Amino acid sequence: MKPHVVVYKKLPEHLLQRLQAECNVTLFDRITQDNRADFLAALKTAHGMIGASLPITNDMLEGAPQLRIASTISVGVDNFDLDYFRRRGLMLAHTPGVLTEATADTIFALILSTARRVVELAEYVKAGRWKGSIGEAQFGVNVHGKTLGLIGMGRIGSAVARRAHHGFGMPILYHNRRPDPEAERELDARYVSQDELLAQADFVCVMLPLNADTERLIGAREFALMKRSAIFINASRGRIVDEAALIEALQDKTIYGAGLDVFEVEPLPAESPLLQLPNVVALPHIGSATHETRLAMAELAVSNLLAGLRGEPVPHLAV
Ligand SMILES: NC(=O)c1ccc[n+]([C@@H]2O[C@H](COP(=O)([O-])OP(=O)(O)OC[C@H]3O[C@@H](n4cnc5c(N)ncnc54)[C@H](O)[C@@H]3O)[C@@H](O)[C@H]2O)c1
Ligand SMILES: O=C(O)[C@H](O)CO
Repeated sequence: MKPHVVVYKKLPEHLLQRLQAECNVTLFDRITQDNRADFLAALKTAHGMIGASLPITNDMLEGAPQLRIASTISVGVDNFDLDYFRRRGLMLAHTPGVLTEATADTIFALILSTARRVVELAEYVKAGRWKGSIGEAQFGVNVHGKTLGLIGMGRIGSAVARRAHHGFGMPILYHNRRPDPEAERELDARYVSQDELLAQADFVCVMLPLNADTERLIGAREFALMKRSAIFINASRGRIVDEAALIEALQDKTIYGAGLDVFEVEPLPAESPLLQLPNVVALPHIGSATHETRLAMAELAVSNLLAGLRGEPVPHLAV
């Protein structure tokens, strides 16, 4: 009998067909209040599930007694309780690597647009406010030659460091769970304590997974350690930062600006003070969102799922 798979995010047609060739598929393009009960009902007989952008609670999984593998179309696995997966002997697959370069590009876009005020000044032009030659009121700050501090020197952190070193001549400081000799050799990156990085970097970029160790890692104390000219970049997960403390640091100019792709609550609520701050560039969690990269992620997630259901080695298991 074919295994039953629940898909909870829209997949390209050819990937759906690949799944349907081997599995009975229940398809949801996305989960909403209206179809949530149907989704939970489908999980009751599911052997596999594939999707993204939905917290998968242990309660949901308790209702899926036959489940063998969940395949998330993301590298981040913070929508799942990893200990629960270990306890139940379930597999959790994810999509590292294929989104590294696209996400590093997004981070560089945040660095450049925040430092050079690209979004704010593009809006100034569109609003018809460009009436004469620009002056100091429109100046930004240099990116090239400035010090980049990376908290998290994994796949994406290293890809950002390569752009900064080779493209922008930026000295690199990093803090990680463990030193990275290759980054030190190739990129002249220097391993420092987190506090030293915060105090010395011109751009502080967080590129960590969200877990119990990293939740609210950056708060009022950490912003106070940064230079007043520092720009804070976060494209990893919103909950790594105490967002209220970030807003305060931006409002009272403890730091110069922030480039953000992720937030405590997503979508970012319309009433968020972040939206009122000219020194903030806020993006709607687009780190990996290019046609090519999202396709590669979906392909990898489908391959992971099918391998798990066939009992073959799964290319990328988080648990
Ligand atoms: N904005 C987006 O669309 C987007 C896209 C891709 C990834 N992400 C996020 O980025 C994260 C990182 O992705 P990656 O592929 O680079 O992962 P990775 O595992 O390769 O890198 C993470 C690095 O963080 C380090 N680390 C972990 N905990 C630490 C701690 N407490 N202190 C210091 N260092 C610590 C690890 O040693 C590792 O080197 C993902 O988990 C995801 O949440 C966001
Ligand atoms: O973790 C990831 O892969 C990104 O946040 C995209 O969802």
